[in-house]
Amino acid sequence: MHTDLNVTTHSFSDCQAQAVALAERVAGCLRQALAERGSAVLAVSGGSTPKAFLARLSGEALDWANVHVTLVDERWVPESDPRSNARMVRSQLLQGAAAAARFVPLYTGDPTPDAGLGTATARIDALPLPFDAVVLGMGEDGHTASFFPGGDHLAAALDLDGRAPVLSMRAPGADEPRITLSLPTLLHTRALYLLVSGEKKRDLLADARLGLGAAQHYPVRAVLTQPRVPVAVYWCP
Ligand SMILES: O=C(O)[C@H](O)[C@@H](O)[C@H](O)[C@H](O)COP(=O)(O)O
Repeated sequence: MHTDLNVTTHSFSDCQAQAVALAERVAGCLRQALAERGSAVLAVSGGSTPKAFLARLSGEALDWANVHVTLVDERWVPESDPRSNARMVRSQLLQGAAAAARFVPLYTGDPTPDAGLGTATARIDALPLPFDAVVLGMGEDGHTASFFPGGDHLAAALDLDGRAPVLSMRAPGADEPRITLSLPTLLHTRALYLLVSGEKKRDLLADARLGLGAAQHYPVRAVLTQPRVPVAVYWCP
């Protein structure tokens, strides 16, 4: 385990062990929230990396009916599309007892994320925040959530004093328009995790943290260097 001011890295020799450890950790956050406040709020990223973690979390014995689950970001596609993050979360996490969780999607069915922004923002505003746990991922271009390099609303999304909790995002590296929670919204959490795999992402994270070379411009650096919430990185090869 490696620690600096705000980032702790937990490295695992295999990705199943990583998924199990993070599922236990996040279940602990949710259990504590349920015991103390009667409800819990979780935000997870999409993509492929969180699948094993979400499937594992799904099997945890929790009062799922009082757990709110949302996404840190969404591709602007309906749930019938294989690229839908909501579809992935439904198939991996919201199964068995966990199907009782209150899922809050970001996609609204409007033609564009800008058209759906008001509805999506109202959904997030209605959550009993702070989040109990936020689980981010990272792309090999240094994006996290939908904070893409060159994104049209990147500066506003990363602004720690920004007022908009949800933003639309179009970027050259994103296949479709996106909707994303802002950085200050994601940091309004009791626990923050960054789930990554592969040596390339490990090296990229190290460079981003230190601000080396091209990685000094990677959006994930804003998460690693912010002063508000400690970041626990869960890494497997
Ligand atoms: O919708 C998305 O694309 C995500 O939420 C995104 O931020 C994701 O975490 C990274 O792109 C990593 O994706 P992989 O896990 O598929 O590499």
